[in-house]
Amino acid sequence: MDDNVTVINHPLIAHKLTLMRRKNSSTQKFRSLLREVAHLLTYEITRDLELTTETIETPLQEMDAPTLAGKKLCFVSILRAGNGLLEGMVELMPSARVGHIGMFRDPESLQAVEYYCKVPQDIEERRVIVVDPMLATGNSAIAAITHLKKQGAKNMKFLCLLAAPEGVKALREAHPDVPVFTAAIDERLDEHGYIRPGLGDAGDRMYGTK
Ligand SMILES: O=P(O)(O)OC[C@H]1O[C@H](OP(=O)(O)OP(=O)(O)O)[C@H](O)[C@@H]1O
Ligand SMILES: O=c1cc[nH]c(=O)[nH]1
Ligand SMILES: [Mg+2]
Repeated sequence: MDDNVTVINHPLIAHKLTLMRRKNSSTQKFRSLLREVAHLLTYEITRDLELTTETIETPLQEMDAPTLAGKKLCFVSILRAGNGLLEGMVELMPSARVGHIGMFRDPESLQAVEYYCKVPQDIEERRVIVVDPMLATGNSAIAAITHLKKQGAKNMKFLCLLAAPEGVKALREAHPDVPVFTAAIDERLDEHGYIRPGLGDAGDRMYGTK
């Protein structure tokens, strides 16, 4: 894997991901774990945000204290499953702007079909983090990022929970300027485009659909 693919290694993330993979984990459990993992992934993916200082008054004295500076953020969720990650991220960074792209995979062709898009108008001035728990063939992420580039987005990262090697390769080839962050890269894609060993269909597990 190249330098622009980061596997975020952390014992808490690894443990929670294992709980999510277990087929007997309930919808409620799956959803709350995804939210917790989103907090931990956000902590890592925002490591390079620039700081400036601001003069503040503590109860005891004045000080120059660190505060976030630089480009404003925008999180873009690939619906539906992206919203599970998004919720946890927004809890940590409540002032971030949020965009949504609706995509579903055609089960036969495995091509991504777009059904919705709404992003902030000033997206070209923002650092954009595109989120979706699953990167399988890569078709959904590639289509979403292509669309966001057409809307003017220039500075993007892609964050997922679980990736297939095939999806990482395809996304890196299609959008080499977009670094990829994931909690794990599994063994392979199966003949139906599912990540193996995987965790199943993230959207269905989050929302209890089938
Ligand atoms: O890399 P790909 O092969 O494109 O697969 C990954 C996509 O598949 C899932 O979405 P799905 O189509 O199941 O829609 P959903 O989130 O509404 O369930 C997942 O949330 C990704 O968006
Ligand atoms: O394994 C997979 C592949 C695509 N989408 C999912 O939710 N899971
Ligand atoms: Mg789904």
